[in-house]
Amino acid sequence: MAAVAAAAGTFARRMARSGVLFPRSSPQVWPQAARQPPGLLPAQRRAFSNNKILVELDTSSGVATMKFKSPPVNSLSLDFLTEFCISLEKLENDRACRGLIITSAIPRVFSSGLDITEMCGKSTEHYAEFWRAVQEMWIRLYGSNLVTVAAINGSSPAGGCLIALSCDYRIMVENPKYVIGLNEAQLGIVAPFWFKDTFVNAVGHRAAERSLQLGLLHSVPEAHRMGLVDEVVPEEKLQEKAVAVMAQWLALPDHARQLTKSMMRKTFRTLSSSHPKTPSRSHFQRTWRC
Ligand SMILES: CCCCC/C=C\CCCC/C=C/C(=O)SCCNC(=O)CCNC(=O)[C@H](O)C(C)(C)COP(=O)(O)OP(=O)(O)OC[C@H]1O[C@@H](n2cnc3c(N)ncnc32)[C@H](O)[C@@H]1OP(=O)(O)O
Repeated sequence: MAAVAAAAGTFARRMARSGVLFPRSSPQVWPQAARQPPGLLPAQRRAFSNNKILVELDTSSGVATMKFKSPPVNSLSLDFLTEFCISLEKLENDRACRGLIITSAIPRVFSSGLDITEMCGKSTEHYAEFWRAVQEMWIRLYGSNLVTVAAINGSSPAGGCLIALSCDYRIMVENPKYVIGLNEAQLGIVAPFWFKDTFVNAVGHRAAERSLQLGLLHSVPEAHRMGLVDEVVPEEKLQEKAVAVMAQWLALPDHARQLTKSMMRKTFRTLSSSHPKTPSRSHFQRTWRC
């Protein structure tokens, strides 16, 4: 328990060093239209970057694009998760931002999921901090007031699939090599209940039961048929489609859409208010044999 508390403190300090407020306890309501401070020339584009993620915000449309750029496979390491949360928080605090498109700058992979090297041979404190960061990523993204669109341009197993599932809309590139799903059971581990719930919310109970028990990674057409992704497009149409979908969602009044989203996703507050126990060191070691 002390280790969990220490990890929470460490993660909070990482976030605080970035200048980001942490944690935010209740959803914020943003103005309906992107606004510029009066008297300033509008800067059409703003960008910020770290060594894991690139973010570009088009202030005229209010749409930001977040590109994962962590070779080789955009695995979700503690550093990646921390940078993700910092970037998302920056966008949420930017009054010019209303929507977020998440995609990958790495060819053929959206995200390979949790970084397996973070779950081997580390201290109890590290596991606790890592797990806290995984939860925080999901809480922030699933509970975000922004319109979130996943533009999935590569394979997206396990934690990568969770990121896509946490968005409001998923568009995937049609490619016979790409797969998506929660394959934890294939790895001999159990997808946590909040992974499972997010999956069930997208595909329904029966499809989720089969897919999760078998740890299936679905082809793109199959993912589309079962509702795991909303739309499938050729690679060259992905950005155009993501922008079009975003425009459709942003055409609604923010407050109505945000409150509706918050109502639909209210269960996330259960986790948010009571971070579940971190998997123990021995559990990680048993699972990954390290
Ligand atoms: C109460 C319960 C307690 C349980 C406790 C345990 C765990 C709880 C966590 C449960 C939730 C877990 C969620 C996860 O996300 S687990 C991670 C699952 N991810 C995967 O299974 C993906 C594995 N990777 C792949 O399928 C492929 O790499 C690919 C993403 C499809 C890309 O294929 P390709 O382009 O062919 O690349 P390579 O396979 O050659 O890989 C390149 C290098 O990247 C390394 N790699 C791959 N995935 C990961 C990863 N997730 N973490 C870290 N590193 C990764 C791979 O080893 C290669 O490295 P190398 O070049 O040095 O060999």
